[in-house]
Amino acid sequence: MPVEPLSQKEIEDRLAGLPGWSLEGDRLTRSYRLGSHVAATAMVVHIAQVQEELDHHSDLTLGYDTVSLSVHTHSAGGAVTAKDLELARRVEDLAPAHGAH
Ligand SMILES: C[C@H](O)[C@H](O)[C@H]1CNC2=NC(N)=NC(=O)C2=N1
Repeated sequence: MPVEPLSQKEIEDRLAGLPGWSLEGDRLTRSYRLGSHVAATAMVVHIAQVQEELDHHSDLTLGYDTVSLSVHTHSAGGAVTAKDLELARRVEDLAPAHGAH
């Protein structure tokens, strides 16, 4: 099923329920801080599992104690779609278990 690009207004409305996430150019982004490098690495693995489940993948960056995501939808020409917001929601939901903020 094709995924349609969302309008700027739709994206902004939906981002109201995702504090910490923002629209940077044509991508949804968020960075998290964690308690250690191992904790950050575990969160990356958890996100990777969710991304495989959703068949939707961010550019996922591991730092010393940070995890950063940047996502848009390749198959929608690089626009932001509901798939990106679904991934953001799923990552928000798993973040507390990793002590990410
Ligand atoms: C074949 C596979 O379903 C596609 O390549 C998926 C995989 N992950 C993806 N991730 C993202 N961000 N955008 C896509 O269009 C996309 N497509």
